[in-house]
Amino acid sequence: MDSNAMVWFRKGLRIHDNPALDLARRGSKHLFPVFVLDPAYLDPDPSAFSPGSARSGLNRIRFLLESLSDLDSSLNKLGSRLLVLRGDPVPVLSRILKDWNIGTLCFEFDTEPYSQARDNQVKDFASRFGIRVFSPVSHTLFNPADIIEQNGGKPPLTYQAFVKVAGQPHPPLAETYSCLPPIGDLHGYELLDIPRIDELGYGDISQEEFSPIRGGESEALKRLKESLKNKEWVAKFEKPKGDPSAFLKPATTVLSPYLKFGCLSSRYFYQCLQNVYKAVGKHTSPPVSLVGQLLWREFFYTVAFGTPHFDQMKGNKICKQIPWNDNEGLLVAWREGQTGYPWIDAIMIQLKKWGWMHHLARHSVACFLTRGDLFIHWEKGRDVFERQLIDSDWAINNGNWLWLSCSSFFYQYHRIYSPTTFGKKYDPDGKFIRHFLPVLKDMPKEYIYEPWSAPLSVQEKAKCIIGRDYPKPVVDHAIASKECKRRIGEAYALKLSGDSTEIEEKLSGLQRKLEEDDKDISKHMSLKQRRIANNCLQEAEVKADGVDH
Ligand SMILES: Cc1cc2nc3c(=O)[nH]c(=O)nc-3n(C[C@H](O)[C@H](O)[C@H](O)COP(=O)(O)OP(=O)(O)OC[C@H]3O[C@@H](n4cnc5c(N)ncnc54)[C@H](O)[C@@H]3O)c2cc1C
Repeated sequence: MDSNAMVWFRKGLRIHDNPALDLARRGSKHLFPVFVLDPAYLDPDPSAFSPGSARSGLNRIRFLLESLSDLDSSLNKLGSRLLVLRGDPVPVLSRILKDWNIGTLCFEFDTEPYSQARDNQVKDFASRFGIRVFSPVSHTLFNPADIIEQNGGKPPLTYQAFVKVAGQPHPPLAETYSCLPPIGDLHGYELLDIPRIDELGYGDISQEEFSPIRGGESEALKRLKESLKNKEWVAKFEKPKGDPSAFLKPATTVLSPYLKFGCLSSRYFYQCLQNVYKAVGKHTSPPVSLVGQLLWREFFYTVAFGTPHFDQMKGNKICKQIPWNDNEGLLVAWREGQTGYPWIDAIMIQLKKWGWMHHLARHSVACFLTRGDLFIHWEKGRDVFERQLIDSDWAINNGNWLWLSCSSFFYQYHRIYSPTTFGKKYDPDGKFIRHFLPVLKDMPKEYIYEPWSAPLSVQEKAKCIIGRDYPKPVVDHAIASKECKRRIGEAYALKLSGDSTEIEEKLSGLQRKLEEDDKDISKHMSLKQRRIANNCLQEAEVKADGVDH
């Protein structure tokens, strides 16, 4: 009982089922619970978006700060506190490990490439100074490395194959604590109070810009309890059924932000679901059940961990090589909710305001950006989601973009979400659109999904003139979707995957051919169609190279 131990929180912002915390507290005289605010995370790339959207990522950062406050107050109740420092974690950790005379360092295993590189540096430093390091797996149900090993050294590339090898996860830790070892001498270190969002350069932020999704373990456990209260609902849960437009009472659990930051343990969630299933008897099964959703998460974590360059097209062996367009104007229109398709735009505004959208809403906008309408690279859409989603998660986000763009896992590129009829099935009155796009709040329901088709007198009455108060559609879906299918079909026919000069040459050749075909197609377009197409091209010219990474 003579060593100082440190638990380094990154994700895993919780007390329950936290093996790193549990290992650190055992046998230590002093326990230092540390969180390092990493500037790279607080603002991964401030120049990525235009000045008007400098507050992107706000909801995610606010969620993080709330989670830290909640963790701090839980630690206070156990006689401890969260020690918050700021800076590049590697030098910060290296200093405090020495200065606080730490003998044991514990942190949760993290599979993201950025985290792996960071953690390896910290491990190297620790081993040079004889500090013991424990890095248990607890962010996921399974250790992705174990699944890959059981699968003969390769990640299973289908959900079914994954489920076959996965088996049962370990149960969560049962320990609860009444106190933790005290913090030792800080040797004069100045610690930060957990900053407020406005102290991180986000400026003066009005309440209305805030997401209703609040951070922290206490919120996570409350939401979990609330979600599982209706046992019948849990037992009958069947995704992709469910209304993507339901925003007052979402059709799914909205636990993804809590799983992402580890405010909620996936193993605990899994166990609670099993308890409900036992109590109810009959229930749905994977892939559509709630347990099935957790297994989707595991599936993407495993493939991401075992696939080099998983987050890009180039050099990624499981990714179809497709000559995507590079069109900044269309990308901006999509990102800012200005495509002229209210269903798409309302979802993108929900993303900006809430940092969360329903799964099928994500499907709609991801399909629209890539293989459905705009033919823009999935990596561009991934970047926007990564910045704006509270639950943005490296493995899951990339995995789903690969899926939705028909670049991997799913190849039925002729199945496209309609930006006008898909949402209408769930929400014929357009309540979701009226909420997130108040400019259309008085548009009659017959026109709410296609306001450009409303007669001028109707637009005037609704105080929304299309082309002035709300944009005209940036593309004609009927034409654009056909064109996307043709392009993907041609790219698939080349059977390109991986990374070589030959592939790049073939892709450029295909791009040139597609551009020639575009010219032919435009000859057959009606005047109205050409006008719509020109509208979208005014902002940014379609560049010739098309395979920009
Ligand atoms: C283009 C695109 C990008 C996405 N990016 C992310 C992301 O960055 N982070 C993220 O957590 N989810 C992402 N998803 C997956 C999914 O949309 C969300 O996990 C889900 O909508 C979160 O809501 P929920 O917690 O209510 O889900 P529920 O339906 O209640 O499911 C419970 C949990 O299961 C997991 N889960 C559900 N669906 C999926 C899925 N398709 N893939 C992997 N895990 C899943 C999540 O952890 C979720 O919280 C993305 C989906 C698409 C189509």
